[in-house]
Amino acid sequence: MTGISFTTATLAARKRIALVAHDHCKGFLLDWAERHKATLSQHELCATGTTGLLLSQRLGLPIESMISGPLGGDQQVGARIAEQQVDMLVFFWDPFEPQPHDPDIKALLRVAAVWNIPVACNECSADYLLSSPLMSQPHDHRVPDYTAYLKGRV
Ligand SMILES: O=C(CO)COP(=O)(O)O
Repeated sequence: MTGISFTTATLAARKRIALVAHDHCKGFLLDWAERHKATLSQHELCATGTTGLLLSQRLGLPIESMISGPLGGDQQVGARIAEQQVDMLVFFWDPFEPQPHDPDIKALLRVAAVWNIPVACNECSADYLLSSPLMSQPHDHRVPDYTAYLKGRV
């Protein structure tokens, strides 16, 4: 990690959670979200286009929907993460199917690692994540120090 220094930021008690699922995994995400509806309702939710529409129909909770994933939605979620506007990613990506927007998916997962946000890529991890006591309290985490990064660039 040459050239990158880090600082601390705080994830608020009310998390901004992005929810994303590939087509064959949407059923799993919808069932998971319904099981965790009470917890999810305490947080701010956003999703890629189709996932968001299906989730809002199933849960009846407010969900901000981006564009559909293959049309740029993954990139929109990634941009929110880079802007520190999304605190957590639940992304049930399909390990059995190639996706036309694979570079976007990789970019989304990369930026989530860069900004050190909690990520769950399957149902079991998502269960663990939502049952964490950190879900309902502020949590300090390590993030890139962008000010120091820029200073080092000029
Ligand atoms: O393709 C996706 C994530 O890579 C999800 O997009 P949709 O929610 O629009 O299906």
